[in-house]
Amino acid sequence: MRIAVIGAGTIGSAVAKALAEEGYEVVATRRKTSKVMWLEDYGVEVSNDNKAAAEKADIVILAVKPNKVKKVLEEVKPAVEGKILISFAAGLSLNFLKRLTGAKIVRAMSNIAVLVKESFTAYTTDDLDKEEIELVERIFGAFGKCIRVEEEYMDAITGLSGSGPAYASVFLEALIYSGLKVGLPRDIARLAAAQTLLGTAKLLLETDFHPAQVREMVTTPGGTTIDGIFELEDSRFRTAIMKAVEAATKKSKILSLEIK
Ligand SMILES: NC(=O)C1=CN([C@@H]2O[C@H](COP(=O)(O)OP(=O)(O)OC[C@H]3O[C@@H](n4cnc5c(N)ncnc54)[C@H](O)[C@@H]3O)[C@@H](O)[C@H]2O)C=CC1
Ligand SMILES: O=C(O)[C@@H]1CCC=N1
Repeated sequence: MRIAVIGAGTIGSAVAKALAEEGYEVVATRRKTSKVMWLEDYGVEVSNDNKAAAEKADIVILAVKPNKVKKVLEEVKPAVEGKILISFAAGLSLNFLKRLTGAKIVRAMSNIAVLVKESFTAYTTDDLDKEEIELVERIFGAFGKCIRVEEEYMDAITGLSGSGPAYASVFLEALIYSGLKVGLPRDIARLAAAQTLLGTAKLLLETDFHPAQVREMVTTPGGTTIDGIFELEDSRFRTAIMKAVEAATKKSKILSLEIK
């Protein structure tokens, strides 16, 4: 199974590395290859020839920015005809992609946790048979967890879990900063913040607890947590998160309109 990853930038190089580590034969392309030669250490072939990479591949993954997709697809159109083409481009619909190519299209949204195989990938397609779905899910399995969804959810997924590591990082940065404010050394603040977020996420994934139940378990009456929760509520923390996800979802919905 040979996979071409077109656009070895932030997400493309993470994807190429994860697939090579899983034993796939991978070629990754980028206009300026010097920045990603490190991928060769993981067995990834690095190239600047999209057409040749797509021709030799069984499956093509598109990881260029949405405004570059049209140009790249014009270049590789004959090479991807009838093949599975997985697009990670935010905001570009199955129909938008189908108008540009005769490939079997999978619209997917992963996130940067591909780097540690803990990504959440949601995908949608109406072109693939059962075996092809299994194949695509094995590929996404190399990145972390995956689910198939109706296309109507893809913009919301983009706003929530595609961008999510950025929101979580803002929260983590704030926690680490708070640690410094209350007198913790940097390394202890960093570990305390990251492990606390990881542990809470695991509690949700491995039990049936609702986040509100976890919050209640932690909040001892008259104790310390309630004073912290009071400040979060006063700062409209939850509203800020909801507004962030809503704004990113809206942007995903209009991204394709911005492409000429
Ligand atoms: N960064 C992230 O966490 C995620 C990004 N995405 C999607 O992945 C895509 C890429 O995003 P990033 O990796 O953040 O951007 P990026 O800018 O880091 O990567 C894009 C890469 O494509 C390369 N490129 C541009 N034109 C090219 C061409 N004609 N041929 C070959 N390579 C070309 C660029 O040099 C760059 O390295 C976007 O469509 C984005 O919506 C999806 C999920 C998460
Ligand atoms: O910011 C972006 O457009 C991409 C899509 C999801 C995460 N990063």
